[in-house]
Amino acid sequence: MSISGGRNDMVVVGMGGGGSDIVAVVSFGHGDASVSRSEPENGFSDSLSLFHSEKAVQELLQQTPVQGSDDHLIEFSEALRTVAKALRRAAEGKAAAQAEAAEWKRRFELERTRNLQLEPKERSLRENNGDFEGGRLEKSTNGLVLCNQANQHVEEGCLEHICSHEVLRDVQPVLDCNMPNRIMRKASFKLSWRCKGENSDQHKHDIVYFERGNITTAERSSKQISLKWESNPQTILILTKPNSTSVQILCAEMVRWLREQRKLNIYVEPRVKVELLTESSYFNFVQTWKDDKEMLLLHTKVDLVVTLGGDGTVLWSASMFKGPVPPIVPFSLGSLGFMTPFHSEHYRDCLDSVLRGPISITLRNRLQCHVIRDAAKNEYETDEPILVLNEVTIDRGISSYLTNLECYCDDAFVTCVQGDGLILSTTSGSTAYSLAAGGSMVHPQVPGILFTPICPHSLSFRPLILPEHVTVRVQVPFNSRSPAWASFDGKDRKQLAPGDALVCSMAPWPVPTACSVDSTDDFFRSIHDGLHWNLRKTQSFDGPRDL
Ligand SMILES: NC(=O)c1ccc[n+]([C@@H]2O[C@H](COP(=O)([O-])OP(=O)(O)OC[C@H]3O[C@@H](n4cnc5c(N)ncnc54)[C@H](O)[C@@H]3O)[C@@H](O)[C@H]2O)c1
Ligand SMILES: Nc1ncnc2c1ncn2[C@@H]1O[C@H](COP(=O)(O)OP(=O)(O)OP(=O)(O)O)[C@@H](O)[C@H]1O
Repeated sequence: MSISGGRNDMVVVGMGGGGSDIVAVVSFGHGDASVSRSEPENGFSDSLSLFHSEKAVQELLQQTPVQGSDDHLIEFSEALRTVAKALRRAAEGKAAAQAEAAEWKRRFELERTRNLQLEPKERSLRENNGDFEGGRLEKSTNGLVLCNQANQHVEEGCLEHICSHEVLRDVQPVLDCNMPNRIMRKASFKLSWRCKGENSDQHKHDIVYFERGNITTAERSSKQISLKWESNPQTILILTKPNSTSVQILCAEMVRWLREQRKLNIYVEPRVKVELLTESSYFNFVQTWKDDKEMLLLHTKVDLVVTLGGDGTVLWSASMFKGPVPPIVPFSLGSLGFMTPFHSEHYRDCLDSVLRGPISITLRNRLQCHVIRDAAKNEYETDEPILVLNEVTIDRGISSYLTNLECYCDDAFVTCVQGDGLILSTTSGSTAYSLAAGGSMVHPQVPGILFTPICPHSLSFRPLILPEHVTVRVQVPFNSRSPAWASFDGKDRKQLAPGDALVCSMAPWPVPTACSVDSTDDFFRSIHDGLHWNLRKTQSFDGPRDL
């Protein structure tokens, strides 16, 4: 180390160590010290050598005690200490960044090795399944096409990056009946989890990981989710609220624009096709389905769903998909619209930006429900679960007696509900019936099941939020005075006689809804605009105050 100067205004401090040199030029005068630094090409010297340098400066300063009257020397020694400290901090920062980079590299290598190991397995799976394009296919017994591997990812929580073709896949390429030379094939997309402002596509897999016996949270479980198309969407399904002239007019206009300007294939419900054809035979190209069997295969053909209506239309569209759901773009044509962030006046711009991507989406969890009849012991009433996006409600129906419901969470007894009933809600449904019954509002991306009593006849019964992995069982006891009634997103009432039960857990098929900004912004906007949440005139500055 060399220090030149003394009473001069410019001091040059050179520090060698670790094979690299840092030269700091400190100029001081008029009471302030500024630092400029020339760095070696390969970056900073290591923090250890800088620590030694700082120590050496301290020692030197101690060896040459400064007289209290010598202002210049006092200023000089202070400046030197500042320089040494600044350099040490910079080097420590660099060391931390290097450690982080090394960690990412390690995780990348791990990921690559894992993928390499998976590759031969996938190839043989593809060969066995006869996949037409190298993707993964599995045909389930009910005709829905699901990918086991993708579901496995969901179950294991390794959701940081999924490609749509792992979840949804066309059984075979479909010929476009309007353009015979064109093959209709689902557009694939990629989902990535990111923090606001973070643009990287980095795949981060672990939510919790263990190192040297320590448990650390590596990632937040829920982040803003971005959907990026990997090929252009070709087919759009438009679902509309019935009996609304404004919706009908907008639907016809939108269909025409999507076809003529964006060359897209359009599906609508059979009722809407009739309405369009009544207006003009021009709409002959619009496609629809004949029966429920064909409807159940829609997810294999449709890239995007557009809804024109209120929240009820979003619930309706989710209920049409008994398995995977394509991304939904909900336009607001109702009175409230908690799940409908897009304004119909700007539909062209909105749809263009969605079709272009990337877009933020909210992955809304659904609950899957099964009814178990006492007579059938532990058998489910139907093989297919009933899926709800908002909630399942078990109430007293038209009976004037208290409901009496025994509730279990996995194997643990929770409580016996005596009151008007119980709501088991998703977090998306937390702003609907559950809110009216006193439940908390929960951000739709929080994974959980809300357990909200309806008018409980007990002052201490507060609502609960349960973790997403549990199974809730609600049993009507044999000594109940009346049957209970279950309804699903406010529809399809089913009677539960004494001895019957309803079992409910998180479904593996969430509903992806496009966001206007992102899921957090859209959530707050909906509770501000829809509920006027905590709206209060601001108190004026006039008046008594503590200052
Ligand atoms: N007391 C209540 O608040 C009450 C009673 C019954 C049903 N509901 C809700 O109505 C839903 C069915 O909706 P619908 O449109 O078919 O029936 P609907 O036409 O009777 O509309 C009910 C209202 O609930 C609103 N809503 C629906 N989902 C919502 C959500 N996730 N967040 C905030 N508000 C929401 C709708 O915008 C609508 O204003 C049910 O799932 C239930 O949550 C609420
Ligand atoms: N395509 C559809 N087919 C049959 N029923 C539908 C369809 N779309 C919506 N519905 C039903 O119509 C009802 C009203 O729909 P929606 O909530 O969208 O409109 P709204 O009542 O005008 O809106 P808001 O609730 O915001 O005032 C709901 O019960 C919903 O289930």
